[in-house]
Amino acid sequence: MNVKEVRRDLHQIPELGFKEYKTQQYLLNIIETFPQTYLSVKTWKTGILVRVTGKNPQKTIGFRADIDGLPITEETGYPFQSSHEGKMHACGHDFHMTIALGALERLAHDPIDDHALFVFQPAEEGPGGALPLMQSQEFNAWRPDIIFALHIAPELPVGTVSTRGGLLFANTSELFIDFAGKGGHAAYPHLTKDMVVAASAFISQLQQIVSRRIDPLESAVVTIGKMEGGFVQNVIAEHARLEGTIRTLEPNTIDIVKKNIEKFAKGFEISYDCSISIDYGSNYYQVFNTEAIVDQFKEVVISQGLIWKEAKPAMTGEDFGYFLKDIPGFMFWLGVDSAHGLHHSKLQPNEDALQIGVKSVETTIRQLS
Ligand SMILES: CC(=O)N[C@@H](CCC[C@H](N)C(=O)O)C(=O)O
Repeated sequence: MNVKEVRRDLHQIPELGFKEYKTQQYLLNIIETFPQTYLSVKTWKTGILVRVTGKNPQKTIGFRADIDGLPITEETGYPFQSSHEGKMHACGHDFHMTIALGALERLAHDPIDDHALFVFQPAEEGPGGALPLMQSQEFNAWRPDIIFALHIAPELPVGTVSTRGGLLFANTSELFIDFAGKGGHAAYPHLTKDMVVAASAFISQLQQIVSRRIDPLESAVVTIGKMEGGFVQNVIAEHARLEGTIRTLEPNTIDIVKKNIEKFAKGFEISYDCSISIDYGSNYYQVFNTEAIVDQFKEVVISQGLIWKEAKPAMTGEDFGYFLKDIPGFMFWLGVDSAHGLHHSKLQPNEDALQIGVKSVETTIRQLS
């Protein structure tokens, strides 16, 4: 399998969570080209599970790759840029899938004693595929004893690998806030309740949660990434919507943030004479790495001549946290050296990291067996 070609093919067909139909078919087609003697393949929704039967299995080592793209319009200028308008692999899942395929191919040729399980998981960016997948019969029939995953790191040079024992990624919750009030003619503001004004004041108020309601020794983020309101320049809007995300390092802190948002909303309903509804969308549990397995992984990294960098916890979220809540394992960052970061329309990870990823994943599965 040519990893660059596969990555470029996948890069052109990004699909949103639970709609990864072409991606699933493409992955199945590639898997079919590998030696089939030790492989068993199952699909689950738009995801795929592949087990490589071990020679003398005592346990199962799992590797998970997420497969969905983001609703971002690509601006890389790549000749192989996304053919799906308004969608892009801007979080590196094209890399994650390719690396999983590369490691799977190697194990299909030369299996380990234990079973190896490759999980191609839909909907990491939302609404979250990990939790329902873990509850599925398909997953539980092949449930791994250890599981790991990687994420590309644009800010790290190629050849660098980074992680830590314990907390790596934050607890997250999506945030959707709808404002409804009386709209009307732009010339008669006193007869209306302007929802664009209410929503913008609410964004400013939200900034006080982290600065004034959360213990400074805890960490929290409240980001509004999208605001919508009104439909024409001379009409006062009767509806506005904010979309964002909440991140905290402590699972309980997220409840404090939510309670404060709800309190502010009650106050705003009175002062802006409107109604506000809040929806928390999907919530992800923190990514908490098993210390002892990270220590084993560090040895693998160093033995391959790669650079090890102890990571700091990050406010990124990952539904892989649900796997690690129940199954020992870890997640790591793989350096891909891009001037533009994750979720950026110009993200351009260096493809030299693909083979490094394949070798690291293959070697780690062999070492953990
Ligand atoms: C690694 C990464 O970038 N993950 C996403 C996960 C998003 C979860 C959810 N849609 C949310 O925004 O809370 C991230 O944005 O950290």
